[in-house]
Amino acid sequence: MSSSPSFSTTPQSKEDADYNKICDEYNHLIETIPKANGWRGEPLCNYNGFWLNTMILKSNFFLQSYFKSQTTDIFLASVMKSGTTWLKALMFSTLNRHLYSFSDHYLLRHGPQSTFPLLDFESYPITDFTSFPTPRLFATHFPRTLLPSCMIPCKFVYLCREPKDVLISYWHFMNKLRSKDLPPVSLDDAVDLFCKGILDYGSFWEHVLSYWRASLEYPDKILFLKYEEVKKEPEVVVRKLATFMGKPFTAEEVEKKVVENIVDLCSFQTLSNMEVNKKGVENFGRVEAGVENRHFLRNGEIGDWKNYLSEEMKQRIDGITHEKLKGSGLIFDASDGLY
Ligand SMILES: Nc1ncnc2c1ncn2[C@@H]1O[C@H](COP(=O)(O)OS(=O)(=O)O)[C@@H](OP(=O)(O)O)[C@H]1O
Repeated sequence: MSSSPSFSTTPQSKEDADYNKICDEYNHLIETIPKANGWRGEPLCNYNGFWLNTMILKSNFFLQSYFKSQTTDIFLASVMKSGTTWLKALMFSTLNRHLYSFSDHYLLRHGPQSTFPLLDFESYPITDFTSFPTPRLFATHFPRTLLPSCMIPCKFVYLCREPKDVLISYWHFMNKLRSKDLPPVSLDDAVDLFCKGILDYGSFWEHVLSYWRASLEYPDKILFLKYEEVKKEPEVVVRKLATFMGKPFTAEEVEKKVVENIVDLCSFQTLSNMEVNKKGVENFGRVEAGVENRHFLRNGEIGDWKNYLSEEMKQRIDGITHEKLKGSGLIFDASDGLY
């Protein structure tokens, strides 16, 4: 029997029972699936071409079997370390701006990590979302090809980031999460694993392409964003988000500088100075898996990879990026010399 994954207050809720049933059903598959040594001392499983740890894989089975989407649901999807925390805050603040004044704002009181402005599928694999306002907002790191079919017609905001910055952010994060008994993952090993696509929800390139291709086919259903554009023109992005989520800013709101307020509220500086993000812990719904919130806010810069990667490492990653994205129409801002 697997241990309960959810934050449910009842020790054996229906969700827990369903989850345990799924785990039992898929145990054989999990045991026999191809595996690689992951970053945290636990194996990653290759499931339908993507690398997932065992707990996330079980969450995916659960999602596939039990989740029921509503046509109004809006999902934020991203590769880990692409700026999910930031977009969660921006989407939540934009959509729910009528509920909170900027002096008693939900985010200022609770912070983006202490509770759930958006519910992570991987963290909370339960189905009872009835208390959520409409439209419901969710976040997921699953690639498009691993989503249940009921989610496909829904609206998605997809956020990606220049791969070398993702790698450096992920490497720092994983070394924070890694057991103290293990030596940190070296940068050489990190680059090698990343290039082989071996990271949670990887490969990076297949993940990005899964949403990019769909965004070309369904541009009104998938808003494809890059971390770099959010950083450079946050107000433009917030306006796009509002329109996409069906709640464009009124002339009066523009006049009152609501867009600028949202941008400020969700800025790296504001988020990282909140007490909850200095001292709080994200439990992902499981008491044993605490991650300090401050690790979700490291430095929030474009191009930090330049402080770490050798020319050879850079060329290796850029070469793969070039090969994988060739002909897709997707590029990572070459004008900045990022690659
Ligand atoms: N408000 C804001 N502005 C700019 N950048 C921000 C912001 N919030 C988070 N970040 C940076 O995003 C990186 C973390 O990515 P994720 O939130 O996707 O991480 S996770 O997948 O949810 O674990 C991580 O990037 P690095 O600093 O490069 O490590 C965070 O610092």
